Amino acid sequence: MTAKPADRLLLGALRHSAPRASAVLLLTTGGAAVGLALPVTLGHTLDLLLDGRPAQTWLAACAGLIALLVLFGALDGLLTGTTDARATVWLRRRALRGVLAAGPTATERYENGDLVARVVGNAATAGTAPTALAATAATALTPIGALVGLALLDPWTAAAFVFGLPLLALLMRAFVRETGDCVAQYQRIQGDIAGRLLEAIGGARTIAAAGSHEREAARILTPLPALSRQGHRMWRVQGRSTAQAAALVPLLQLAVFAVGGLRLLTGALTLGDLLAASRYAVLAAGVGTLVGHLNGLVHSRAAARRLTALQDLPAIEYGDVEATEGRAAETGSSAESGTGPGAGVDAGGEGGAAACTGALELRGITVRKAGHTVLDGLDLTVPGGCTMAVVGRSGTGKSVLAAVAGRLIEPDAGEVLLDGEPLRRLSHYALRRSVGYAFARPALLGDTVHDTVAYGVYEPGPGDVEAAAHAAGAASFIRRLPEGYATPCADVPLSGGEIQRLGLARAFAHAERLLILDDATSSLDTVTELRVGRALLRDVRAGTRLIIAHRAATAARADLVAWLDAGFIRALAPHATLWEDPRYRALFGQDEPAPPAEESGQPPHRWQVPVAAEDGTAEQDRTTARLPVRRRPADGPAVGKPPAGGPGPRPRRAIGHGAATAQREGAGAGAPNGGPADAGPANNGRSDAGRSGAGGSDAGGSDAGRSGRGASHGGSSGRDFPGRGARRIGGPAGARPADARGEGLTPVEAQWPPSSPGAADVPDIPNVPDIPNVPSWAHGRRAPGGEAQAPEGRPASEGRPAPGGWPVPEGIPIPEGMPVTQRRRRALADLLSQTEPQPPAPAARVARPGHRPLGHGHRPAGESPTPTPPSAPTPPPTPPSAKAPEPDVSTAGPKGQPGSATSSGPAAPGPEGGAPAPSGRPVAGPEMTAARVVALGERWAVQRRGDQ
Ligand SMILES: Nc1ncnc2c1ncn2[C@@H]1O[C@H](COP(=O)(O)OP(=O)(O)OP(=O)(O)O)[C@@H](O)[C@H]1O
Repeated sequence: MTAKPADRLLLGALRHSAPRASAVLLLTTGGAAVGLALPVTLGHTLDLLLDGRPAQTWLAACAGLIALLVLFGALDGLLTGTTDARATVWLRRRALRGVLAAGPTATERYENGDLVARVVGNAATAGTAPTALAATAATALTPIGALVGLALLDPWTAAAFVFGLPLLALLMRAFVRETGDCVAQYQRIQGDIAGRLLEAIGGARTIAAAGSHEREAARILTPLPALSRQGHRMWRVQGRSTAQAAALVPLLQLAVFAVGGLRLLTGALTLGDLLAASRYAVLAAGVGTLVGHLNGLVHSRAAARRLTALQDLPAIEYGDVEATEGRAAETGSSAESGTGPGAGVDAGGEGGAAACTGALELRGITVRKAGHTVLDGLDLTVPGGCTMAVVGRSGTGKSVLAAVAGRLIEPDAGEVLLDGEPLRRLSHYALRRSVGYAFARPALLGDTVHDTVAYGVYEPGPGDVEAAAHAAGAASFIRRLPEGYATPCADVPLSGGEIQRLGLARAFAHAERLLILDDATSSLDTVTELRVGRALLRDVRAGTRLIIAHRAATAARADLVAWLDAGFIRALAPHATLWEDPRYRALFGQDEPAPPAEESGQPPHRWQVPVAAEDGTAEQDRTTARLPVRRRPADGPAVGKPPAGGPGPRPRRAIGHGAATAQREGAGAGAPNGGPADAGPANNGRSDAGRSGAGGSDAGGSDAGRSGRGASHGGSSGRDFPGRGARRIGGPAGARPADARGEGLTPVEAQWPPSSPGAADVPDIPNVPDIPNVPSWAHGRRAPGGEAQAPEGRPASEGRPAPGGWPVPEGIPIPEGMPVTQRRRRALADLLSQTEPQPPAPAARVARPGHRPLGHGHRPAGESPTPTPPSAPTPPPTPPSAKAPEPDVSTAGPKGQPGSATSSGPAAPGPEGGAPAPSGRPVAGPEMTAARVVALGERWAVQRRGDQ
């Protein structure tokens, strides 16, 4: 890097602190002038005293000059400190702005510690430049003034001094050149050490666990010898320069003294003049002081070079499209509360959602990192309101894709559009308000818990913050904090999962149109992850969700899964469809490992689900999109065609505000015209259409109804879809008439319950905030994903008391007369055997004898809502109904009958990549693993003993 940008930066700092720097210059110049005046005054006073003439005035003048010298020095010291500080702050701000504006690029290019060293240490060094410059100028005045003084006293003495000046100039030049180089090296190595140190501090636990602190200390200090070499080199250069100056300066002084002596003999100079001439000679050769100031300037320039590198980081530039303004005007609604500039804009409420659904489009995205192509011309369309999971092997570029999708980084090629608007055209405010991110390791950047959740381009109101925390599963632990939401983050050590939940809450509270979760639930326990996943789909207002998923359950809950491999979208389909591919299952630890596309010999599918408008145009909006349209490549899995109709809308559930839970009739959301429900993505099992790959025609199957989760033909009570009607975070309650009729719903919307079997098979675990993970199957059982219900028509809260008073789960055979303790053991043993992973169900299970698709009509009266095979286990447990879950009418059968939810489809993936669920049998995923069940059993036993 040339020195020019660094010099420009230093000049900027000088201009910023110009008044103070000028004062320093005046003081140092004044000090230099006093210093120059002192010798001649002293000489004249000496002559007067030697001649016996009155010298009081001159003596007083000498005293005054000396006092001034001291005063100027003191003021100079004081002003120099504050001026340096101001200049440092100015430089630091600019550097920091450059780093933060560049986003992740800064940390990709420089080590964290190096960045810190630059912003902290180098900025402080460069900040001394203005005063060093002023001091150098003033110091340079002294030799010049001394030379002028010499010339005025006697030209011959001045000539003797000038004779030795070229040598002095050469000495200075060599000093500056060599010092500059070794100072730059020294600062670079300091940054390297700081980087290693920061890395080690961040990894303190790993180091402790590995017992490698000695080795780590050695690693941090590896560059120390190099630093030492540069330090010694610096000292050598300075020492040599000083020594050379020390040899040269006395020679110059000697020359001046010799010529002055001769002039004294000839009577041209008095004794006082000779004293003054010798003093001027010393001042004129004041190399020592000048070297010191020059040294400071050299350090400042080297540091400024390192700072300009930060300023030159490519900053993300923003456009001027204020999307939210338009939406605010359009919606005319106002957020319930909020103080930020965006308060009053309802993102997820009425109207706005219709205008901006969060449709995301990635066109030809190419990203290269370190010479390696991570994403290669990737095309992906995420329809507005869709929840898309992105899965793929580690290192395939999921995080890079997530970063590009919300413009955290710029792609090397391609464009990202949100609701048809290129992201780069959105203003900074509009972009960051529209897109929310949650990460695996979020930073808690607020002072208090409330501030941390509210942290963003605008500040949501307390109600929204609490609602977001509730949705993120953080409300329960926040309540337990000493000061609740007002608790300073620094005062409470939070676990990884708690930090992650605050990060999720932050994203939930802000994202308006697009919510991107990059592995943001990885630290959550399975039950919390499940709750958050559900809240995410039901309660969070962001229109579209892009979720980097590693768990099969997460993928199963999404409307669509994008399978990323080797920089391409290898396949795009509902989880259920993809699950048929063993290579897809292998991503979740099932079957054989998935070979990368290039190794499998199979070209990656570069295809996407086209979102066709009803009129057949490529344009789509939330109300007309049909997702997904099946398109089966020659070698790829089929993608489900949307059903002609869909299951009924979901019941409303508002979060945090106690807003109404509305149960609506989904009359229009079932398969219209009385036709069979299509096996589109709404299919809760594997769609027949998916198996046939026939393009999802009605003939492809009617498994949608088989899912039994609100997909029954003819409509059922359902839940609403995020972004519509129901009151969510910051959004008003109320439903559009179209919603109430079940019309105008996209298939994506109508796909609640989630279209994938894995999601349906995840046991529904409602919020039990204060006693997390306590299931309620001691009190009643719950249909899979459905409302807790007690057997034999008893209220759910009643449970199934065992003879000994200890309630046992339904479905577990307990011989009569068995002692209570034995019953408990037996119950647990039975449950254990049921909750162990099951082998994948054979496809034949789909067509098992007696199977009756449920999508074609109502269940005959009296028929068991759950066609459980004789060996079928108990449905997964349900938390105590006292804490009770809201009725999950998505599982309601026709006319809202509870318990019609039964996966009669083929084997489906369980949560956590667990085994596919046999038909008609809910999967107990790892959240009900053997160990957990035992632990819970013990806990209940203890509780029970306490009760008794
Ligand atoms: N700043 C960077 N510099 C160099 N390479 C990078 C950078 N960021 C990402 N990569 C590379 O890009 C590839 C994709 O990284 P990415 O983090 O997106 O993977 P991922 O699919 O999210 O992985 P995981 O599931 O393990 O989180 C990796 O090979 C990674 O090494």
